[in-house]
Amino acid sequence: MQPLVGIIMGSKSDWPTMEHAAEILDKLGVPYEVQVVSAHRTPDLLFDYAKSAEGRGIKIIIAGAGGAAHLPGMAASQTPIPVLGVPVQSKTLNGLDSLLSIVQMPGGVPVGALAIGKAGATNAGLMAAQILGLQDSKIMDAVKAFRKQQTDTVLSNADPRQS
Ligand SMILES: Nc1c(C(=O)O)ncn1[C@@H]1O[C@H](COP(=O)(O)O)[C@@H](O)[C@H]1O
Repeated sequence: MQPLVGIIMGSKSDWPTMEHAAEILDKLGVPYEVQVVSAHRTPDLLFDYAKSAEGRGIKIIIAGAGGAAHLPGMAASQTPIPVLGVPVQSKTLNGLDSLLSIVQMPGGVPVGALAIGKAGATNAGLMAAQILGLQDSKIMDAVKAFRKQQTDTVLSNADPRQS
């Protein structure tokens, strides 16, 4: 199936975070591709990846990186398709460095910055599905079903003392 979302990350070590984006896309039936691409370590590959994404049918890029997280911003600089940035939680500064690197883009080159870590990766996957759902009713129905199930789960477990 033609991937609609490109999940990229600065290092293999980011996968335990970024797999949560992949997991939610699997759940919602959104086809995606996954690749390690680094603005710092593989700059030519990043430029090739971002420049070719639109032409290859990718609609949204989810880019996760930690520390000096330049990957989402540099990807955004090379493509007109939306880029969602996930700050990976770094060991030294707990991901605050990643968050600030991703969120503080200069005007004119936006990156949609999500929360640090697992919640951000999950929400990047969900947001990608919500954007795609504007043009694809099957994906939007899957998003609505996910939301309903989430709400039902909370409502049916309202007593915090019960497991
Ligand atoms: N922030 C970036 C970029 C980039 O922005 O291009 N490339 C790698 N990295 C980050 O370096 C951290 C440590 O990487 P290693 O675990 O490979 O040493 C990772 O979180 C990665 O995202």
